[in-house]
Amino acid sequence: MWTMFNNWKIFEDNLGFVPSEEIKDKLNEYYKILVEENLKYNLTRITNEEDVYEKHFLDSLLFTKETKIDNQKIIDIGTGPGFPGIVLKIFFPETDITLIDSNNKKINFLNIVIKKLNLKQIEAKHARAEELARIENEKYDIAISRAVAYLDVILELAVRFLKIQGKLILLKGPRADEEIKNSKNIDQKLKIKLTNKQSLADTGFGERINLFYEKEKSTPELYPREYAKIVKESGKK
Ligand SMILES: C[S@@+](CC[C@H](N)C(=O)[O-])C[C@H]1O[C@@H](n2cnc3c(N)ncnc32)[C@H](O)[C@@H]1O
Repeated sequence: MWTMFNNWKIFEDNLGFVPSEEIKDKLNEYYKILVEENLKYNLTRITNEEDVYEKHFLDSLLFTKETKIDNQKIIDIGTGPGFPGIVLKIFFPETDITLIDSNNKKINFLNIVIKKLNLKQIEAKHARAEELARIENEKYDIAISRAVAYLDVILELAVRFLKIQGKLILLKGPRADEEIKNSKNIDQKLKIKLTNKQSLADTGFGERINLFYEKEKSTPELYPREYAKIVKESGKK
């Protein structure tokens, strides 16, 4: 076996189950492709095996303790090298996943992963969220995003994709509370409500806060605005 990773206990401890052999094989293959293609596609600063499995793979899954994932239609906005979207697909093959990123290099890499891992019901699209959201209005049960933008920015980029009562899940770092305070009630304007906050203790790879929103009503026509406008108003990227 090319990879030496064997600390599967950390997955069991944090998720409550041991990944199957098929899941382990697919994660190992994903890690191999990530490391092999990293220089060419400029994917991640983290390449050490233990770190990738914990800081990228496991971190992409911790939110699933708070919400049941089965066959939902999910969009991962600003997926980069596939976090959390590819990892979710490996663990929950019944999902229907769309990965989007504005950087076409990432999309080329994701298509290699999808092909080599023989993943089904998953598509990688080169698109900007604020543009695609107008085309794919209210199409998704879940929109998810990790480390893409400041809270008020990502809320506006993501909300139109969701069906009414759809969930927006934001995988955030320790400053999520500060971002909520600074978001100037944009959630009310966007007709979306914070329903749950998952604070994860620092188990050696940084404190994480995952935010769960629910869409209450259709998105007002104004949103999302052009990216430059959103960022200008936010004052944050
Ligand atoms: C810091 S990376 C995070 C990647 C991945 N989600 C992760 O957790 O490692 C942010 C990604 O979001 C993408 N991105 C930024 N703004 C975007 C937008 N408006 N629409 C689509 N993708 C965007 C970037 O190209 C980049 O790949």
